[in-house]
Amino acid sequence: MNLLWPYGLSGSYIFAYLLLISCLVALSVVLYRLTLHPLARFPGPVLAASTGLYEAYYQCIKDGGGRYWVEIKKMHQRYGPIVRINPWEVHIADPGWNAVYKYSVRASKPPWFYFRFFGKFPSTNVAESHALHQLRRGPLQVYFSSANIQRYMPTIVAQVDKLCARLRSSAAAAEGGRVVSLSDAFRCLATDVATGFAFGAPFGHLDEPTFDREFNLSVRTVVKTGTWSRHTFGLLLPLLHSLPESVAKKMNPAFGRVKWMKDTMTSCVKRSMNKPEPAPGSPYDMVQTLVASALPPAEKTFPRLFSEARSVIMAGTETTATTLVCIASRLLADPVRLRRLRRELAAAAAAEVAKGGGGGGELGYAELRELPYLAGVINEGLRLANPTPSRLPRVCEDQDLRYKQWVIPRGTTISTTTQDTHHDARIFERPRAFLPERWSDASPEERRRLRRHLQPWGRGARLCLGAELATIDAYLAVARLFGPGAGFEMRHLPDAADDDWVPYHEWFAGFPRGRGLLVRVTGSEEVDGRGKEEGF
Ligand code: HEM
Repeated sequence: MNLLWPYGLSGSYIFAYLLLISCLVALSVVLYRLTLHPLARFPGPVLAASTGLYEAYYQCIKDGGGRYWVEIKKMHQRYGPIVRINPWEVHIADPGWNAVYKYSVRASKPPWFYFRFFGKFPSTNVAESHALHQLRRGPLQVYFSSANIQRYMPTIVAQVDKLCARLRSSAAAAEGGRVVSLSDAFRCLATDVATGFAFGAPFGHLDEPTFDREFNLSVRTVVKTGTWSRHTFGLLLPLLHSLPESVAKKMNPAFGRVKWMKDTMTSCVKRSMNKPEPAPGSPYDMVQTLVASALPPAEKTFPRLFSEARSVIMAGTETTATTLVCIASRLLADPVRLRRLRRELAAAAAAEVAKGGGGGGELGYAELRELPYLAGVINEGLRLANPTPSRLPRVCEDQDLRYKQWVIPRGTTISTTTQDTHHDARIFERPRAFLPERWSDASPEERRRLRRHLQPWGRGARLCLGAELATIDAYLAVARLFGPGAGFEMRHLPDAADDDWVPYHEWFAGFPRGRGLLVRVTGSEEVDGRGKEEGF
């Protein structure tokens, strides 16, 4: 007797029936999406409108994954400024359109995009509804206040100085200097600044002999896995998290470093939770600030506080490092602009010495932010670096929104991508060129116009909380690395190519397909020569 189906049909018949039924259901869903769905009349490729597998293919498989952002650009070239990029989402490429990010709209974040990618870590940046986001962001915003960041300034300066000292010792270590991965070095700087800010003491990535290449590679693995998880109903990340460490490490050695980071953060969060009051004279750290806040008890549990710390560190690392990589690579490829920057920094340092400033010509952030050309360099870096090539999707639940003649029904996921604005030739003339003078030499009105369209920090209620911290980090790093007191020189390698470091894969943050930015670091007086390799 057939145990599977006791009424005379064989197992293979059952299988065939199930397959047929599945195909009919899938076909009906596709037909609905193409004909009766509220987005059916929106322009875009039929395949993208039919199934999420189209996006999944570009995000997980095509050219190593993370390539849908490029495909979306192509769709706009073909279909115009509004495109249906998957069955439930429209993407708008129009710098003038901002409706979904307006505070009054109270848009939510689509969980399939954020929660499945970041995993079950209940932090501010993945809070789905506007109300939950506001609740969580309130106390975090207190911690990211200007006053608190100013208090932390000496630690940022110390991290930048530590990086410069390491580069100086690399320059002195061998005749002809050494090759150093600035991509890794900047990731260590950004991680130490972010962890120091969150917990009061940096984790010490800058002390790692190889600028912690292993950790940086592990971040890449984590976000790539997050992308796969997004397209597999969020199942992959919990599965990986539940694996025993030995198994995870066998699958990918990078997970060992991820585990180390997780353990370090766990002990920091637990320490702060157990000491909700800081020692007399020392300030509250981030976790203590959240514990002391008016958040309800359910928002002060270990998983919540751990998630918040994790998300802040993740948000601050790749983004800041990618921006610094962009600035350094552009300056090193452009001796004329590098000279102009150096002249400005040297003149400001000399003026500081003449004024009798205490730092021996070493400029602080307050002085640096007054330098117009340096400001132009930082702004061009923020404009061109593309650290978050990801679109930033939102859902407006309670009202339809309008774009030109299109009425976008409530509940639709709507997204825009910052880079579309940053690369728009109607706003930024010669948009691909690194032109600090477009800012420094512009009239105040022109500068205000440009600034309105500089949006590296996202938009609306979910704007980046770390913008000031990252800006300070960038000003200090660029000024110290390229300033008169650096004590070393950096040069591109002869076979350097943009592909080495320019973001190629979008795994929320941008990742290059190449080896990163490698430079030869020599003493200030050395110009030629070959040295040993370090840092990668
Ligand atoms: C150049 C450096 C940086 C860039 C370009 C950047 C960019 C962004 C963007 C675009 C968002 C919005 C994401 C979204 O809408 O889903 C964001 C959010 C956020 N960023 Fe940054 N970020 C940078 C540095 C930092 C740093 C250094 C920190 C902290 C150490 C940080 C902490 C955060 C947090 C906590 C959020 C979530 C805010 C919220 O949801 O309310 N970021 N960032």
